Amino acid sequence: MTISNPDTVLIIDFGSQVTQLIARRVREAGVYCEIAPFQSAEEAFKRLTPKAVILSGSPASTVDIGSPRAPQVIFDSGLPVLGICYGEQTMCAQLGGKVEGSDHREFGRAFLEIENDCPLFEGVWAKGTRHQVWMSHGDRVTAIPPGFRVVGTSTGAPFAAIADEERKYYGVQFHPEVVHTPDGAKLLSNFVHKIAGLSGDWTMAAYREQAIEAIRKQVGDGKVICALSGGVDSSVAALLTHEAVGDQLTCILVDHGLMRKNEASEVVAMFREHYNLPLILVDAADRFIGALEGESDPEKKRKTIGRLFIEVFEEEAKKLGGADFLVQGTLYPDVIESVSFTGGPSVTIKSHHNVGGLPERMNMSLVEPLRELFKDEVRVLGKELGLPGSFIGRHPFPGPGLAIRCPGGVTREKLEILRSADAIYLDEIRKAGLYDAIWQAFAVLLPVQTVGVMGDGRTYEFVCALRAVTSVDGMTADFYHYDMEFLGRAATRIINEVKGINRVVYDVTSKPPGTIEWE
Ligand SMILES: Nc1ncnc2c1ncn2[C@@H]1O[C@H](COP(=O)(O)OP(=O)(O)OP(=O)(O)O)[C@@H](O)[C@H]1O
Ligand SMILES: O=c1[nH]c(=O)c2[nH+]cn([C@@H]3O[C@H](COP(=O)(O)O)[C@@H](O)[C@H]3O)c2[nH]1
Ligand SMILES: NC(=O)CC[C@H](N)C(=O)O
Ligand SMILES: [Mg+2]
Repeated sequence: MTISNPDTVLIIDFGSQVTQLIARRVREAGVYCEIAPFQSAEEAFKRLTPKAVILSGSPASTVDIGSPRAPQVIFDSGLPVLGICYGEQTMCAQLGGKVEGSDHREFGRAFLEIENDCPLFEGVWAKGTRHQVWMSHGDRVTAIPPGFRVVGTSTGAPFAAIADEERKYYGVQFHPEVVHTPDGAKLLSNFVHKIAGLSGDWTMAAYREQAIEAIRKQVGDGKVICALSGGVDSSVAALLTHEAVGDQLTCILVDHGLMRKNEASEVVAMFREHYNLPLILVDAADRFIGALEGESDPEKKRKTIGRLFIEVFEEEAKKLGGADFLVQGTLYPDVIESVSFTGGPSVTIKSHHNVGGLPERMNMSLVEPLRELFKDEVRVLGKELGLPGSFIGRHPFPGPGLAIRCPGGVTREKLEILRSADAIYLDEIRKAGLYDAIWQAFAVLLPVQTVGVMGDGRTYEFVCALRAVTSVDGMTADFYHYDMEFLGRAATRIINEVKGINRVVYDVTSKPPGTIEWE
């Protein structure tokens, strides 16, 4: 699906962990952008006809044979180009400069000396001043290509910022996209507005219109089903599609037996109350749990769930007389964590069921109108569409559901124990008025039994781990700092009320190094 936009910035991804933040900053500056992996950058360039290009960082080294490059068409196009870190390095390597490995590596906080005024710094940094930036590199540029001049230096990088104002090419060794470069967002804004001359009038309202247009174009008069979980992503995807193609759309909610307590019926009730959309509830619990029993490898569990989801969607489509398209609420973080770019080891962390977990062959084409967005952006779009607050504010819930919160094998009995503990935990969170302060909270049932004493008798039961995180976009997260009173209260209730759990622990791992879910 392509969102056509007159003022688009193309971000070429070489596998940096923070590429998505470049996209955020550009959109925050009111300019639409899309990220394309370097392997398909040329195709994306032709498809999007962008007005400016940004080259991301990378774990690769330009010094290595076979390391990725920006397609030549970018430099032939005459468009403004900003290279960030590896992006600067490859730009220099490609245009006649030189990059070398260095023993003065810079990771984290560094200081940039402004050697010359330049449009990138306009209104932000003046010549002769010094500013904090964030670096993460080992290689460095040792000679700049003809036409460039140096505009900023740091201890480890003599060419920490370079500019060829004639051709509108800029390169920075530091990362303007991260918050640890406090003025970084302003530099990116200068690039898209002052240098590339883009208007900055892009908003979520515009996105809504463009997405609806793009769905209409993709779907034509085909029949569409939407995988609806009741989460904010799929709800927004369903509403957009409904606005686009009306009654060509049927929504399907799969109760895979891995939902939270009463969730399936609540979602159906909530949707029927607010919307006049055909919604089918499929009971597939036996099928999912049957296939998962005895499987304890997290990736295999995820792939099994992905496969079954599609099988169910295909069967339901058949019952409806066939469907050509499947709408999913896939977001950018689902994509980035599931995809591994060869050449730039942006590695597979986990296969999100709706991306890496999908079977190779599927009868329907995917419609994923939110594939470029982050959760907080989807919430803004949801508001734009008039989605009730009760949907917008819901904590995310992963498609594979409780299965990935039961590390090891899944059984009906374990799921039941976990479901009860999770419901109590969330109830306590709501009662304490903490639901909206927390980004996501849930219980995990560990495959470990411990000894306890209850009512003077010995118990030997499971351990329940509680998780709660704060986050903006799910890409990074910190554990939520509860007061101990709260944790004690929740733990006591869980142990007293749920048979099968005799111990509760709290997970204090941030992301990274952990992930939010346990599998
Ligand atoms: N039980 C389900 N039935 C039908 N589709 C589902 C189900 N669970 C997940 N999906 C599909 O998988 C997609 C990804 O799930 P994910 O949990 O990331 O998003 P969500 O449920 O829409 O939102 P949230 O992240 O807020 O829970 C959903 O957008 C939806 O299309
Ligand atoms: O729909 C989904 N399908 C999946 O397979 C999946 N795995 C993780 N998540 C959710 O994504 C966010 C980040 O999770 P992690 O830090 O565990 O990767 C968190 O909000 C997770 O709940 C998933 N959502
Ligand atoms: N963050 C980056 O883009 C790093 C580029 C390259 N890998 C280096 O170490 O210099
Ligand atoms: Mg969900």
